[in-house]
Amino acid sequence: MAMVEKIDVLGVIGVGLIGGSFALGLKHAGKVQQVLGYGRDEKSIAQARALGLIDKSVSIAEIAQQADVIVIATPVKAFPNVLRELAPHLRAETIVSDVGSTKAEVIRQAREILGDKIGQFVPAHPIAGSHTSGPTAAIPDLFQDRNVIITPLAENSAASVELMTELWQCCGAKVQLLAQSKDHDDIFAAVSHFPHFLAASYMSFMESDPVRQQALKMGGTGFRDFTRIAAGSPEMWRDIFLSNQEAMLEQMTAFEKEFAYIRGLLENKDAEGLYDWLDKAAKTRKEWKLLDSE
Ligand SMILES: NC(=O)c1ccc[n+]([C@@H]2O[C@H](COP(=O)([O-])OP(=O)(O)OC[C@H]3O[C@@H](n4cnc5c(N)ncnc54)[C@H](O)[C@@H]3O)[C@@H](O)[C@H]2O)c1
Ligand SMILES: O=C(O)C(=O)CC1(C(=O)O)C=CC(O)C=C1
Repeated sequence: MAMVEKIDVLGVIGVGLIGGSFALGLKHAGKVQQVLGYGRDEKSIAQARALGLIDKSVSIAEIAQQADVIVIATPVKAFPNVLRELAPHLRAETIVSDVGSTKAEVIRQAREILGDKIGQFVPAHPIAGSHTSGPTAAIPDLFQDRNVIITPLAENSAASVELMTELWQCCGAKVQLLAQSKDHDDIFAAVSHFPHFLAASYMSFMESDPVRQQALKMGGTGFRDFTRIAAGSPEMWRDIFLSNQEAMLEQMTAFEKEFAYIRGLLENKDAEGLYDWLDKAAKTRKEWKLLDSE
């Protein structure tokens, strides 16, 4: 059970779906007194204020000076600039965390930029989200019964990792610690990043030809379910692919082999081989569970 008492000031940099939902989740749980927000675009940060995701819009320097806990929730390729702006103003007792979908590059860059303040950075990644984005998409229970992965650094104090764990638990999440950021990135290339690549590839393929464009109009629930994630933010996913390039390329190489194998089964009219392949896939999907919620 979460033990954390109220934190006075939370700073959210990039108040969209994930940053906004984290702020709302903590507000609903009564765990934060005030939320300061920073966004690059005035309209969106005004929306975040109007929706009650944040109490005040301020600069990154003001967040560094005033917040007890800071969460970076922009697309991952924007992290270095944010960290560079935070670093000179950061108080020694402040914890900086993030919600980025990749971890190895993020940690490498944070080490370079934060220097001897790296112990203040507790890397995290909630495994919950949506194909919607921006402040209007934020909801307080987005993380309820969902995993959050923390990849602690050797320099982190036990207390800082514990505090971030408890804050996520206050949002209803189940926190898991993963020691190696490379393991994190390999795992999420397989279960998140490469699946997104496949869904986006398919939608792009459908769009690229007039006959397939017509066919799109006839698609049903299967097509809807298979392609939902392709509607996600192009900016966010571009950054994820670039940041996890090596693991993505490994998935592509492995999948090319799988594709060639299945193609071979069909070309050879190998009914038994096709059945076995589909049977294995169906069993694996039926046994798969999204935490305890299915
Ligand atoms: N969407 C998901 O399903 C999901 C799930 C887990 C983690 N994440 C990670 O969370 C982060 C945010 O994703 P999201 O879905 O909330 O995206 P989002 O587009 O909903 O929110 C990002 C916000 O950051 C702002 N922003 C962008 N660049 C900025 C900059 N340079 N400075 C300040 N603000 C900036 C945008 O205006 C936007 O409000 C990403 O790093 C993503 O990888 C996303
Ligand atoms: O539900 C979705 O639409 C998501 O894409 C969420 C999702 C995922 O792939 O599961 C996307 C990116 C993340 O970093 C974590 C969660």
